[in-house]
Amino acid sequence: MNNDSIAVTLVSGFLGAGKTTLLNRIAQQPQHGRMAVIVNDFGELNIDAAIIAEVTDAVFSLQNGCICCTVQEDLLAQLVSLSQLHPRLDRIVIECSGVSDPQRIVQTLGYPQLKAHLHLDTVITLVDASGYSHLEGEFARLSRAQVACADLVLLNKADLVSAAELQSLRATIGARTRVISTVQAQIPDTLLLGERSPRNGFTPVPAPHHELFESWTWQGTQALPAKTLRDWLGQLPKDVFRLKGLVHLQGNEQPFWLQHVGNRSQFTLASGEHAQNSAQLVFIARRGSGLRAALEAQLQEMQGL
Ligand SMILES: Nc1nc2c(ncn2[C@@H]2O[C@H](COP(=O)(O)OP(=O)(O)OP(=O)(O)O)[C@@H](O)[C@H]2O)c(=O)[nH]1
Repeated sequence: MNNDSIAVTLVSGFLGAGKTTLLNRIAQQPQHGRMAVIVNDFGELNIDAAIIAEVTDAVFSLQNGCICCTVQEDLLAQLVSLSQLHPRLDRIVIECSGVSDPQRIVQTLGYPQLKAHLHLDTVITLVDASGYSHLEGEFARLSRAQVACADLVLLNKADLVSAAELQSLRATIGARTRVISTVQAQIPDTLLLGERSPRNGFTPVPAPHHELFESWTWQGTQALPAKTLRDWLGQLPKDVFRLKGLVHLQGNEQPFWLQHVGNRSQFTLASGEHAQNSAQLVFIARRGSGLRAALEAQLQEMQGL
């Protein structure tokens, strides 16, 4: 590795585990030097990039596909272009989408056209402590693969589970990796800058893993009634893994970022300019769930209330 080599941090973890929360934190810390952030969102709108753009300008977006398979070529091109910037970057942080297998991205970073310019510093995987053990089948397998690739695991959302549950999750994840419990992905800065531990022999999850998921965007044109929307969110089927985007709520000038994971929703005031009363919501659900038409009709109806 030469002295000019740019350090790369990979941030991985299942849908809604807290990756963007961590990225927001990192992006605001000047000690990481000249840094660029690459954000991959599986949906056709890159909500995460828009959120991170509220705290830093150096955000590059890869959307509408999975960074480890369908938009892998775009990642390669983006990394080549970032590695040629002057003055040189000190660090690139890549936020994988929640459906990605980070092991495939580790392989991409080893391509000859990148190897001379970049080196992998740390793979951080966030685990939603309240949701990890509820994942089943292929979804659980993908989530375990994300953990297996990590140098550092953040058992995030520790505020939502008991000490005993945290203990049991630690035991499940195993002793091989550093595991830290966090709330809102809050960790000491020094832990983000590590040396990658030697890793051998991982088998990436088979390529069509992104086909386990489907994503669609609903665009609204009117403000929604807050209470009805909250009640609706509280009853979403568990096949909806993730829902996020921008909404206007009746009686409020400014729009809100809506985040929904598991059975929890959060609204935070959005800054910047946004079209009046519009809504853009990205859904990520189990492929074949057949939920789209009914959920869209319900939102449509809610607009008229
Ligand atoms: N209660 C609780 N909520 C958290 C914590 N960390 C993050 N969240 C919330 O969880 C939701 C999802 O967080 P994000 O950071 O967007 O998750 P993500 O992994 O980037 O999501 P995707 O990119 O869609 O996979 C947001 O509403 C966060 O505010 C935590 O430690 N505790």
